[in-house]
Amino acid sequence: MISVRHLTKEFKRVKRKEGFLSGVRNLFSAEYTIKRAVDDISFEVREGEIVGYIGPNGAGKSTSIKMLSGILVPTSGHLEVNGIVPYKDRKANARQIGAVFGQKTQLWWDVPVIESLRLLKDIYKVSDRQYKRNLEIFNDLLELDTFCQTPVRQLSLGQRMRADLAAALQHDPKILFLDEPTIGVDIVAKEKLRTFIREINREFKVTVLLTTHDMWDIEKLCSRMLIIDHGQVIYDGSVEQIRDTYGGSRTLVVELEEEVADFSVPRAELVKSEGRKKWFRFNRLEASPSDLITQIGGRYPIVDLTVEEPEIEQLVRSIYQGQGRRTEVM
Ligand SMILES: Nc1ncnc2c1ncn2[C@@H]1O[C@H](COP(=O)(O)OP(=O)(O)OP(=O)(O)O)[C@@H](O)[C@H]1O
Repeated sequence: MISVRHLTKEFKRVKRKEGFLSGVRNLFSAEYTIKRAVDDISFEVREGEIVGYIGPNGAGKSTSIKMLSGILVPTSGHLEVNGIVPYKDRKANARQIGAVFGQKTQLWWDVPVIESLRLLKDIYKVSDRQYKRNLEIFNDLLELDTFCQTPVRQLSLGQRMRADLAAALQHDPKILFLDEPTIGVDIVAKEKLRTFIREINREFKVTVLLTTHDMWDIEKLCSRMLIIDHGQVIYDGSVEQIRDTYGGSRTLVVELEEEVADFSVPRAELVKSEGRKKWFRFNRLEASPSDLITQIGGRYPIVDLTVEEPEIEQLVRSIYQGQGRRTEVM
């Protein structure tokens, strides 16, 4: 469905000269620096896969998604999306892809959601039948009917993401690019969004490339993960394998009702303590969160308990530190 071969994108930036009249001097003899945002990456995505496309800030994720969407032209290399070269045939590509950018909406801010959907229906030339059928699916799975008459600016973030997903999917794209679709959304709304993404992938075989900083999104949705850093693919493989090799530790955060002297959690190491709040690291292969919660819940008065996954940045650091083992997981 997606084929990327030795893809590279360079940006040319004017080197700022220092001092008085620097702007004028730049006009006559500008010097440039080259930023290689994507540096010779290759990967394939098969039809029906949900692939996590992750990496630290500035790794090159958005730049590659923009090339796959046809917004940017590559400096070199080859890419195809379902047989189409995106930058050569932007219109045909737009008809087969959908995109949701968590940080910004493609909906009209001041009009009710349903009006935005009607406008997009016309733009994408969606037939009345297809529009009606999809609206029923969105009402059913996203509960769109509960807020479709509300202007976008009045929606909660979770509702806005659901509306954006509906907008991205109403022309039945084969591929969906999701860039931080759960960012800033509360835990219940996140779960709804994930259920919907799983459902459209299973029911309609939509291929998904998902960019996220939330490791739970990856855990719950993806079987495969591509990690990029400094424009290069540093890992391409199963989520399970990387979790077992590098992401074995999780953090249990406990907030106690009152201070307890010598508070400890079996099979977990205390890594941070701030008054009644404690952070314990444990190995997910040696202890399960539910075991730990049952054990301490019965012994101590607890106000709050959460389990944190390792952060992407930490995962990337671990990959570099374990370069010797990298070949085992690639
Ligand atoms: N139009 C541009 N001109 C110059 N440099 C750019 C441009 N777009 C991106 N870059 C640079 O290319 C690199 C990769 O950026 P990109 O936005 O693709 O990263 P990202 O992985 O999506 O990061 P984030 O998670 O922060 O969105 C960064 O160093 C960025 O500053």
